[in-house]
Amino acid sequence: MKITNLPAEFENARPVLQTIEDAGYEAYFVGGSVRDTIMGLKIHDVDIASSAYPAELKALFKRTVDTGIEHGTVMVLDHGNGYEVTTFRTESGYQDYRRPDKVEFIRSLPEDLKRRDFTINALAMKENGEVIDLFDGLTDLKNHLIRAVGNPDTRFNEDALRMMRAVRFASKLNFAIDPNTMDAISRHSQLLAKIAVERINTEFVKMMLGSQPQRGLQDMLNTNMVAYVPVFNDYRSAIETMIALPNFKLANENQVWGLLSVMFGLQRNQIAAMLKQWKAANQTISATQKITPAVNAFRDHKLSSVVLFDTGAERLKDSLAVANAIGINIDDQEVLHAYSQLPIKDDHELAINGGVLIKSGVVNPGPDLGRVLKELKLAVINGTVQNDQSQLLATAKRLLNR
Ligand SMILES: Nc1ccn([C@@H]2O[C@H](COP(=O)(O)OP(=O)(O)OP(=O)(O)O)[C@@H](O)[C@H]2O)c(=O)n1
Ligand SMILES: [Mg+2]
Repeated sequence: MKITNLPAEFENARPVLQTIEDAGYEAYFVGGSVRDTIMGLKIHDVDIASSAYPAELKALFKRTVDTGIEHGTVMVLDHGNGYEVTTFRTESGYQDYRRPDKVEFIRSLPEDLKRRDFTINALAMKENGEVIDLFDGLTDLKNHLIRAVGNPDTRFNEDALRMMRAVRFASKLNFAIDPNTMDAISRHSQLLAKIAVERINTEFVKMMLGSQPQRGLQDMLNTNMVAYVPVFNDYRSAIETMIALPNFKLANENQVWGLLSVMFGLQRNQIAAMLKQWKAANQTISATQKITPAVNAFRDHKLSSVVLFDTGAERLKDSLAVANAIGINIDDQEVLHAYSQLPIKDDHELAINGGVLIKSGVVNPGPDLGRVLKELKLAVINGTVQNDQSQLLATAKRLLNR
């Protein structure tokens, strides 16, 4: 197979491959960019593999950066672009099921391709667009199959994260996992427990953001992977319920965790506990803690000005996306309009602050101050008092019986 009309990312990189080849080495495009181009998908970056060793590569180009020199990756800078060029390599050891004990640089493309995870990821493409397909990856692409290169047991023992990658690609591409590969995942699912949670998190979120997240969830249930990632095993029936929803598509990580938290019925502290186990970032935790109550309020017809205020503009969009994914009957425009009508949208917009309250002698510093400010804020949000300093002062006096 030869690809004509290469996307611009490849065209721009061609001189880099040519320079390597002119020096007598081999160079190919490899990995996801080749796969995605054949699928007709947009690509984000191109990876290059070469028979040249890192020192040899560095001698060929004026500007390089040692981005991952210990595993053979050199970044070549060319016309304002950076290209990761990785020396062909074999890997061995894998005593921890995560990374090889030993990486050996080699000159042979087939040896490099055969240590890769899936046939659709083991394609190489020459600078002129000619595809090298040693493991029937093109057939699998055509048949929409994720299939391990060679023996799947070996591939998953080398790197157990590949089981999550299989599920991620299945969701992203709407592919089935080949039965032999699937059986191997079922046999080895417990190896996931050896993988850093952050890496599982990244793959899981990508899976959920794919076109068929429910396919991915089903694969995780069928193979029992759910039992070896944090928390999920306790929520198998909620996961079944998610799988049975009409096909949904999520747009970002916050929506992913928001959806799960709603479906799992989690309270604020349980959301934090789950996401800490998943090693999510603090801002993901706080976003999820805003989205979840909003979606619950949509569902229970308990949407109020206070809920809108607490959710905030950004998370409100995510909440609507999650509500739509679940099939909650809600008028997005109506909700957004209600939000736009809030008298204040941020604490700082309140027309009074602690300093003013103290200076006017209404309240002394201490617990009363915080309580009064909170009540004033709620009164403004609920529309019972106008956001006006003298009216707020009068209300504060009344609240404190002064
Ligand atoms: N655990 C892994 C990770 C990566 N690879 C190989 O390294 C390539 C590049 O890896 P990566 O960038 O993580 O995945 P892509 O397939 O490029 O997918 P994308 O970048 O679109 O996520 C893969 O195609 C595959 O050949 C592998 O064999 N095993
Ligand atoms: Mg990639």
